[in-house]
Amino acid sequence: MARQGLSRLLPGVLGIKATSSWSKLTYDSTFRHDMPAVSSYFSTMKTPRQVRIVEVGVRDGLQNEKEIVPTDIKLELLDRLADAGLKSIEATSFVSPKWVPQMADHVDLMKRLKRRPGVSYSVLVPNVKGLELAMEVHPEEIAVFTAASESFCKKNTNCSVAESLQRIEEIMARAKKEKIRVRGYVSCVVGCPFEGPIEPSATAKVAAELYRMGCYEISLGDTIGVGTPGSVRKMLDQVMASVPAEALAVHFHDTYGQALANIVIALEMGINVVDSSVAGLGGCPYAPGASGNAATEDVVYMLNGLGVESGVDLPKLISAGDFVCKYLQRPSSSKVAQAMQRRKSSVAKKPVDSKVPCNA
Ligand SMILES: CC(C)(COP(=O)([O-])OP(=O)([O-])OC[C@H]1O[C@@H](n2cnc3c(N)ncnc32)[C@H](O)[C@@H]1OP(=O)([O-])[O-])[C@@H](O)C(=O)NCCC(=O)NCCSC(=O)C[C@@](C)(O)CC(=O)[O-]
Repeated sequence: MARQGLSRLLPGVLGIKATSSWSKLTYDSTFRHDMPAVSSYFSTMKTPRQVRIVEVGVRDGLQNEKEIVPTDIKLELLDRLADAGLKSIEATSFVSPKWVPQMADHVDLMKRLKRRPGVSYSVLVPNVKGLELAMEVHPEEIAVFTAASESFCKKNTNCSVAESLQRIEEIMARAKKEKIRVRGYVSCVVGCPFEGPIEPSATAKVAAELYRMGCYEISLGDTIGVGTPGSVRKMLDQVMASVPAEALAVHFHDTYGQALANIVIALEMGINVVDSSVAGLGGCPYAPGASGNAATEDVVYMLNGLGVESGVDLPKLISAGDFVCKYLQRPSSSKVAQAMQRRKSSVAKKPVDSKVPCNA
């Protein structure tokens, strides 16, 4: 039933081509399904051999910076990320500039962005007002957001979960008319900074609602990065009882260093879309103590090691991360970028002993 519902919605409303197999879900040719099979860790499981990475660093990352990052830097970073092969990039948000001034340049940024063919640039939208403002810059995709926790929802959007779902219903109706694809986020899927652990059933209920409303994909956010493979598996088990894996993505912050392990669990359970943030930028201004997302560099390195195709060029991605870290004047949170940097420095210092036992 659920699949029939989605397949009815996909072609017209969301601009997505449904293929004969759900594991080959594709849209706008951004998601490659013609990759040669690779020998992979997952080859005996139902897990994908390709993963689509949704790069959220420019929005989720830079929204959290104390100093407002200039539009020119954001544009250069967006260009470098696309150049590294990322096909899904969240560019900004159309939230209230009083709440998140870091994203107040949204119209200018989207107007000046050199959109590359085959790359989907999405924008975050909290209400119909945000959608109307966003429509001025013709986004092909928007993302709506709510939470599994009442307290977080209130702090983040000044309304209850039920009210936020009502707002989303209004956005969906408008987006459907305008033929804009809608992605949905659920925050605090395993834990909340104000309420503590969140019941998997609470997350499953909200995710099912977003799916029923027609979100083509629901991204499950561990906003404060408290999840572990144990709690994430339990949560996913419940969510997947009402939303198919093909309509799910995971969005893990790395506060407790569990993000990569949690991503592996999601992959094993058949989810093939992973959100991450270049250089591990980020946090949420309304989630005290949350650190950045899983670093995209670390995710790509891990996927390469697993034999899972992401289409991302790691050296170019690391260079994009270096670019923004240099601007921010702090080291990357990506372990892979740090290791590469150390390796580069040691090779530069000792050119004779440069046979580093590393496959990077
Ligand atoms: C939802 C609201 C707007 C409610 O905020 P509110 O103050 O309750 O809104 P309101 O409807 O009462 O309006 C108040 C004023 O804001 C204006 N307004 C109203 N809406 C907009 C808009 N869209 N754009 C621009 N202006 C807007 C509106 O016009 C009015 O202006 P005034 O009459 O005072 O001049 C506010 O709470 C808000 O913007 N919240 C967003 C907070 C945010 O961006 N958080 C971070 C993103 S979520 C996240 O990071 C989590 C995620 C997605 O990554 C997943 C995860 O990790 O969990």
